[in-house]
Amino acid sequence: MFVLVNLKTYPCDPVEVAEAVRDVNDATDARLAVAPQAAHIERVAETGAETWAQHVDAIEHGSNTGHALAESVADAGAVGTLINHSERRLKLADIDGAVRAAERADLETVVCANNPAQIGAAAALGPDAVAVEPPALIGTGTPVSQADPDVVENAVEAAANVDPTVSVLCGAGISTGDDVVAAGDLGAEGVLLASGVAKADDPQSALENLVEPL
Ligand SMILES: O=C[C@H](O)COP(=O)(O)O
Repeated sequence: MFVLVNLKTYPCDPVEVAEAVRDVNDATDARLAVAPQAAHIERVAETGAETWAQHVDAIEHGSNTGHALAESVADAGAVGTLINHSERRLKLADIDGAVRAAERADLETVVCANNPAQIGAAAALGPDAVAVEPPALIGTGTPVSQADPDVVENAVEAAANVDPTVSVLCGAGISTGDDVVAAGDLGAEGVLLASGVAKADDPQSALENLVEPL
């Protein structure tokens, strides 16, 4: 299972969480990665943790003030990027352009979407993976894998119908190893989570709990 920890803009110490991600990754068969804010990518990558960006824009080098250039994100040490997170929604053409920009910079891609229908559309754009996240469950601590298992199973089916090579993650409310196991049982190849680790008093313990049953 792939466990991708999005730090959003939570007031955690990104290096402390990254060091925990690195150490827990080294002690488990699961794959762990962390997605800090853009300004923290370089410091986080220096820990040796697998580092992802939270967003890149559909742009190239040039006059694009305030944008996130995929090549710069990769130069800072990211190896992948989220695209179209629920808190950073893009127009369809910009999702497509961001996937192409990430490919150009050799970044792995996870395109997020709200529901199975959007997952099918996202899979058609050719990312490495898609992540289904019902917005109403994000940050609630109520796991999508238990509260809305159909959305996960239907997302897996929707992606497979479009492109079986596209992996499916699920996210929203995931915070325990049981939640991760339930996600896997529904067909997801990974989980995207945030508050369960970024807001934990002890991020390392939270990560250990997440991978313990794997
Ligand atoms: O990127 C992560 C998702 O939005 C899930 O957030 P959450 O784990 O706090 O529910």
